[in-house]
Amino acid sequence: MQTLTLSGVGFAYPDRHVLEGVSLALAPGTHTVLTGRNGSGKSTLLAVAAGVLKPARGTVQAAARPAFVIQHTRTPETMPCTVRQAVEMGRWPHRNGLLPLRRTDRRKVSEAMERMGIADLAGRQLQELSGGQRQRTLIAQGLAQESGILILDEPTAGLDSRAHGLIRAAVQDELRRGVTVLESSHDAGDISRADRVVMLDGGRVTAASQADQRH
Ligand SMILES: Nc1ncnc2c1ncn2[C@@H]1O[C@H](COP(=O)(O)OP(=O)(O)OP(=O)(O)O)[C@@H](O)[C@H]1O
Repeated sequence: MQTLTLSGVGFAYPDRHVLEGVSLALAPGTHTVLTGRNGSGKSTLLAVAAGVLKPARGTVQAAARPAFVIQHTRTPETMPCTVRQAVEMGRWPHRNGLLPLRRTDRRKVSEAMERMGIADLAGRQLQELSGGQRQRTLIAQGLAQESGILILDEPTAGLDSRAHGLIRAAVQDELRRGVTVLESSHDAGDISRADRVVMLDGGRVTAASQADQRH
């Protein structure tokens, strides 16, 4: 069974046609990198794959609700919450968005912050953080969600080499646990580590390397 399958997906914003006939099938535990020029539709495709945007045509089938990590530049500058509160949101799906967090949820939140090297920032307001710190907070939120599908939009863009290394290590850990990872990137190193590379141009898949079964 595929973990995430997109079939003939099309999407348009009110004034702009963005995706056309995109089909993609991700096998469990594999790492796919989506690449392509600025404006080719990568972020839009990830949002459709994550279930945040509804396709105008075609279907998206996911075996689990994906954890979706957007770029920090797309978060409101003035979001009034601390780093810990932001990471805790990753546990909300486990508590139906209503119930208080349990001790086990709080432990997973702390672990995710440790993995992203932001434990010392736990009490800081999100709006006081640098871009790289905010990006790592969003990734920690995605890790805390513990979904079987992790979707990351340019997770390493603009990060220093230590932060870049932390994210690559976290992605490798997730893959070892059997998580299916779909991310967008312009980074040659990130692209070279993928099981499969999908190139998007003008909202269409123009090239895809052969999927390589990792496990
Ligand atoms: N909310 C929106 N409303 C209207 N048009 C949008 C919206 N978001 C993106 N677009 C347009 O859709 C197209 C695809 O944008 P998208 O952000 O998906 O590309 P991308 O490949 O992720 O780009 P980048 O590499 O710069 O992040 C672009 O032409 C963009 O201007």
